[in-house]
Amino acid sequence: MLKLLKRILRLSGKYSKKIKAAFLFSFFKSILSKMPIFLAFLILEKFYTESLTGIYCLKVGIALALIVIAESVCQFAGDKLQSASGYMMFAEKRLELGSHLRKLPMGYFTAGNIGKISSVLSTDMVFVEEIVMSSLANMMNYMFTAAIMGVFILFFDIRLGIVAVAVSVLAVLTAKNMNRISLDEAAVRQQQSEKLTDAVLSFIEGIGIIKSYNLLGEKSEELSDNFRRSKDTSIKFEESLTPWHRRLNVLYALGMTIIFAYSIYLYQLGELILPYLMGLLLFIFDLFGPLKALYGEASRLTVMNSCLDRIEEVLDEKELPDKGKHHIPKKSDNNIPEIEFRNVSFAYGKEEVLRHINFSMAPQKMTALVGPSGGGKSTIANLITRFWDVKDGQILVRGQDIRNIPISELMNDISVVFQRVYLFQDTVYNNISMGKPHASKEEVYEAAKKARCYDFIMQLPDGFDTVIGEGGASLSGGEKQRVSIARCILKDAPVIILDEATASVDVDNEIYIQEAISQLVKGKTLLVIAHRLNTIKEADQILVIADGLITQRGNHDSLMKKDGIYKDYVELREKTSGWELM
Ligand SMILES: Nc1ncnc2c1ncn2[C@@H]1O[C@H](COP(=O)(O)OP(=O)(O)OP(=O)(O)O)[C@@H](O)[C@H]1O
Repeated sequence: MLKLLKRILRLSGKYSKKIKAAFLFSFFKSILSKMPIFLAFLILEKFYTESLTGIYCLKVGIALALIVIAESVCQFAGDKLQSASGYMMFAEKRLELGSHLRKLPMGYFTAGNIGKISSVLSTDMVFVEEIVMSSLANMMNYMFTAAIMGVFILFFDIRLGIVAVAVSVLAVLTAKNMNRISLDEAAVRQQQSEKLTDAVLSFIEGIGIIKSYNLLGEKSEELSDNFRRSKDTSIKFEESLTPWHRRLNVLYALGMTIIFAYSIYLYQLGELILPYLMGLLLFIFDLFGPLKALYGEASRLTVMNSCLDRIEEVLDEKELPDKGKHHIPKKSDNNIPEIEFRNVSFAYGKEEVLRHINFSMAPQKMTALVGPSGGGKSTIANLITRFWDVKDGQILVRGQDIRNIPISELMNDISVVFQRVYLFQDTVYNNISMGKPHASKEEVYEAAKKARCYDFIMQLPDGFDTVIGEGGASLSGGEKQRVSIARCILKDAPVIILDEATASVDVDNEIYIQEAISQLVKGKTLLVIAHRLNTIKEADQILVIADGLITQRGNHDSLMKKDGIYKDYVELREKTSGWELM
């Protein structure tokens, strides 16, 4: 328990002083809460020696009133300090976690960690926050009260005190075992809660597919299985504590009985006078109460411990280094490529997916990446934006290694148009203006016009102020795509990475999207993961990526003159789509 308190204090950082002050108030409150018993004992003693006077009673009465007032002041100050610092501390922890997540490589988010992140940010954080606010104050109170009662009883009679201390030590040892065992169950319980979050997220995300493939029954059953497992792990966790609570209760009852019987025995021997015995009887039934309450909270403590483990696990995840102090030169002189790959190799895990990649992109020219699925095209694009870092070699933007540039500056220079568009649950206006947060209204409208979305936006119920549903659910696929292009046009970054859509949209939308894209890429350096033959044909440079290597390079005409993947690919495409290159 002390270890856990230390852990909380370490976690609380600059708020640890406030939390320690709250503990101090809790300590005073514990002393004050037991003072009425002590006053009762004084009255009993006077009564027994027949020296009780009205003035004495009045003094005790005033002392009692002062104690009650002081106790509530301590309670108030302790609670205030504790809860204020608890909320502040967790507000900051959330921000810290948010800023940490921002700096993690994309790999972390694609490796099945979404459930973990969601449950750490929601369930775990909330649980610890509540425990820090309420239970911790209670537990400190119980701990101090138990110690104070031990001292009181030692003061009454050393022999009785020794029995009380022996029972308390046995209780602490028993509780230690209980915590060790329940800690494992708590970890299992929290892991299951993470799996449940994962299952719920994937169910909601895939609801369209689930319905269209008629998998509602099967997938609901999987989800129900997860709910059942969560219920089972929670019950198992509680059950792991029950036998230990029973042992502790027997121990307390035994301790109380021994002290009770022993004090009567001492009274009969004449070694304990009546007021002492009466004081003791007042006391005995409450003697192990604080310890009992303290270990009653043990289950929450163990859950809290495993929540802290998981929060720290996410915080310990290695960030992408962002210590670059260099800047991207404003304008590229014509001899320096806008983007250059120098002998780049990369592996997601152990297996290399890119090997010795060398190419450069001249300013305002178009480079198309083509090749078989899984060849490494998206990986090349993802390395430029530092979603991951290269294992070997260098990527340079206008002659600067991207690892030496602050990530925010790099991202200002690059716009990415993903195949899968994500719009935020916000107004259309805000979804576009996030490309340039201080843009004027005119600039936003102009970008929307260029992206061919102005007209359909004006037809929405509240025009630009229409709130789009979560993930942009209230717009069609093509409309969402055009809004995202408007966002990029507004951003006006010199380098554009475009992952061309493989799935075709309807003809009207296709035309609009192409018009929007041609506006976007005007005068830009463009890297496109190309699927459309027209795009490929227009490229200044085509790189054929297969098996992590650049197997062919050139422009369309030069590549069509050679046998190889490119020629086969184009001919196959022409055959299957019936398109002709103009
Ligand atoms: N996040 C990831 N973690 C592990 N391996 C990955 C990850 N992303 C891609 N890969 C693997 O890296 C290789 C290259 O994938 P990449 O997506 O770059 O290919 P691609 O040419 O873009 O394919 P496609 O045209 O199908 O999108 C593949 O073997 C793929 O399985």
